[in-house]
Order: sequence, then C-alpha cells, then structure tokens
Amino acid sequence: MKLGLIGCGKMGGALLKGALKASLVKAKDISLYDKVPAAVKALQSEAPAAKAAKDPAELVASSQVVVLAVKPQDMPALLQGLVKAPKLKLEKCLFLSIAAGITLKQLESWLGGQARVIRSMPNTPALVLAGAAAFARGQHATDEDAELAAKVLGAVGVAQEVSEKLLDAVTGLSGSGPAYVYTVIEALADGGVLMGLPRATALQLAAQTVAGAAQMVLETGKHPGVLRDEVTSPGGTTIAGLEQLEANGLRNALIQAVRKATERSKELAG
Ligand SMILES: NC(=O)C1=CN([C@@H]2O[C@H](COP(=O)(O)OP(=O)(O)OC[C@H]3O[C@@H](n4cnc5c(N)ncnc54)[C@H](O)[C@@H]3O)[C@@H](O)[C@H]2O)C=CC1
Ligand SMILES: O=C(O)[C@@H]1CCC=N1
Repeated sequence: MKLGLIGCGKMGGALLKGALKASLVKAKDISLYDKVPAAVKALQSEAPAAKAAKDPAELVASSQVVVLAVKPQDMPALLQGLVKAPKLKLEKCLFLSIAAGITLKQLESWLGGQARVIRSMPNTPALVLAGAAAFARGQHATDEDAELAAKVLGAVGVAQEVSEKLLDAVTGLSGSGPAYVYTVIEALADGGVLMGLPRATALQLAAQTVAGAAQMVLETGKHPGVLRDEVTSPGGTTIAGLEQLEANGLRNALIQAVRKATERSKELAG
C-alpha cells in the first residue's frame, strides 16, 4: 500500500509508527509532508526509507491512501491548495481525515466535490497498537475504501464504521479519552505517593492497574459493575475508596468531560 501522511505531528506520527510496527506498510512506500520540515525529519529518523514529498500535491500523486493529519483550522487551506494543483487527479486516491469536527461535507467540498473521503477519529494509543478508532464514509467512498480505512485503523488497534453523526461523540469519548485516563493514572499515583509509595512504584502500579482493569473488561466481556463487585469485599478497603469516588463525583465528572468534548468537536466544524 502506498501511504501518504500530511501532518507529521502527534496523531499522524502515532498512526504512522503504529502502521510500521504492525507491518501494514513498508517505509519505502510512505510519503511524508509537513509544513514544518523538522516534523518530517523526526519521522524519517524512525523510518529512513520514507520519502519526504516536496509538497502535498506530490504526496497525493504518489499515494493510494492519504492520511490528513493537520489541525482542523489548517484543513481548508491545505485541501483547497490541492484542488488548485495542476493535473492532480484527486479521485485517484482515498483521503482519510483524522481531524476533529471537520465534516465529510466540508472535506468533500474543499476537495472539489468528487473525492473519495473517509472521516475518522483515532487516538494516540495507536502508537502502541492499542488504538480505538471509528470512521464514516463520504458519498464517493466505496466499500473497498471503507475496507481500506478499516485495515489502516484496525492495524493499530480497534476500528469500526459508524454513521457520521456519531463521530463527535467518538471524539469526545475515545479521541480525547486517553487524556482523561492519563489524568486518572496520575491522580491514582499521587494517592499512592500520599500514602508513602515511591513515585516510580506508584506510577507503575497505577498505570498497570488501569491497563489491567481495561483488559479485564475487553477480555472477559463482563460489565465493569460486575468486575467492580468482584473486587469490593463487604466492609473492606475497596468500598471505603469507592465511597470517596461517589462523594466526589468521579462518574459525573467523566460523563461531563465526554459531553463537553463532544460539544467542542461540533463547534470545530464551524
Ligand atoms: N492528538 C490527538 O490525540 C488526536 C488528534 N487528532 C486530530 O489530528 C489532527 C492533528 O492533531 P495533532 O497531531 O495533535 O496536532 P499536531 O500539531 O501535533 O500535528 C499537526 C501537524 O500538521 C502540520 N501542519 C499544519 N498545517 C499544515 C499544512 N497546511 N500542510 C502540512 N502540514 C501542516 C503541523 O506542522 C503539525 O506538524 C487534528 O486535526 C486533531 O483533531 C485526532 C485524534 C487524536
Ligand atoms: O484535542 C483535540 O482536539 C484532539 C482531537 C481528539 C484528541 N485530540
């Protein structure tokens, strides 16, 4: 697969490194472009055979799949620049956008109206092949395009097709979700330090507890409440801790975080 990446930043970089780690693509079949050359060089240091395109048009002309990984506010100018590029046949490749809030209608319009587009929402654990992604197909995207998007995103974690109207919620939950969980891990470790654990020990135990609990949900298929009850002994330590979480509103805080992030994603569409 000839893969092009426009926007070699945090998320684009994570996707690319994950795709290489998953052997989805060979470095020699990758084209990179970023308006900041240092960002391209940083990725090339990990994939020396990847080519640095001189401009987005050159990258598009040599790619089957073009991952659009620039910030939402940078997308219109990038895509409208591609439309103006002479002799560039935009319908020959699949455009896979990862930009929060930017709709399929906007992407298709900025690309001149006929391009094959898929809008997706991945997350940075793609870097360690533990990503969570969803995507929606544009009006000119084919079944093969959807399969290709599922293959790219599925190579670095889990991926599923959804209707576009759900992608803002996907952004608020799993797109932004790693940041919520990093905050939880950091706070759990702080609790451990408060109780006398060395920072490094507390951090490793906290991170592994979150990872282990998540793996239990994914592998056993049991509801988190059932798994929680398996930990919570009558009159024991866990219920004492859980009482504090309820008293301090942990659930509602997380629910509101997803809601607010989803609303922000909707705002980004302008
Ligand atoms: N960071 C994350 O966890 C996630 C980010 N996203 C989305 O991914 C996109 C990129 O986000 P990040 O990687 O976090 O941002 P970033 O700022 O780390 O990377 C964006 C890159 O795009 C480059 N860029 C900007 N305009 C450009 C242009 N016209 N041509 C070429 N390169 C250009 C920048 O120089 C930068 O290197 C955003 O749309 C964001 O909504 C999606 C899921 C998760
Ligand atoms: O914070 C953001 O806007 C991006 C999109 C999802 C995660 N990071």
